[in-house]
Amino acid sequence: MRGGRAHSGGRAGPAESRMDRKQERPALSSRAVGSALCEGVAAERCGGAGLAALPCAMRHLPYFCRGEVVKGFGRGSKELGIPTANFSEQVVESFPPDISTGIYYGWACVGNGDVHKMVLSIGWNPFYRNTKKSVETHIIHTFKEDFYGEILSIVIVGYIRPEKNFDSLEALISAIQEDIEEAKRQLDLAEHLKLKEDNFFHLPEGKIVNNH
Ligand SMILES: Cc1cc2nc3c(=O)[nH]c(=O)nc-3n(C[C@H](O)[C@H](O)[C@H](O)COP(=O)(O)O)c2cc1C
Ligand SMILES: Nc1ncnc2c1ncn2[C@@H]1O[C@H](COP(=O)(O)OP(=O)(O)O)[C@@H](O)[C@H]1O
Repeated sequence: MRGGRAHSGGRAGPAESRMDRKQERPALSSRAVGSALCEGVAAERCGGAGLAALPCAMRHLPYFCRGEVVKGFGRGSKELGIPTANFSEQVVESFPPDISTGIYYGWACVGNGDVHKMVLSIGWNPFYRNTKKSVETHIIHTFKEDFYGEILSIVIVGYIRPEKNFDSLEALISAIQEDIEEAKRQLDLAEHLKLKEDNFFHLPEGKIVNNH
């Protein structure tokens, strides 16, 4: 298994998962409520039951996931100026089938490195009309170099909004910038900061990750 919720305090190796029952209440940003009210996309994914269906997006949270970073279409850095680290198809398929597509925030760590804030997109990128579902993480940190092939560990903490199509590339970029600001604000809350310190991010000492 590559992602999910497992017992708190346990170790999860590459492509493993665990559930944390400590956090009972899923995180929902104000933009998520706005999105659901205006567009009903989360509701549609849950069977068209309106706001009452929102827990569909949230009930898997916090969601722990670990996997290798693979190549995507190369658009994040070049076209958007916002690189996104993609998980493999195998990891994407390991996500719960009923987890809502959309934009989330949480914590991320490359290999045994520091834990940083992140924003995440799950879905088909309607602006680009992808035919395959992808899970892409933008880590809110400047890295000196790419980290393809490294193990990326993430915990998805809260939901921001559904995926959308846009009239222009600029509008997509601007929406992502707003998501980043929302993620920064949400993750500063004490209830979310504690997940940054979770044992999930500490790989066992001496563990070889991707030959490093
Ligand atoms: C925070 C965030 C929000 C995103 N929102 C959308 C969206 O609403 N619609 C969309 O089509 N793509 C969205 N994307 C996905 C980008 O289009 C995607 O990351 C970009 O195409 C780069 O893909 P690549 O890494 O495969 O090249 C979002 C990505 C991030 C990180
Ligand atoms: N802050 C960051 N967040 C995510 N990926 C980053 C970041 N900085 C550098 N990268 C690197 O950039 C890659 C993503 O760039 P991108 O242009 O979206 O290409 P791709 O489509 O291959 O994912 C990641 O796989 C990673 O190696």
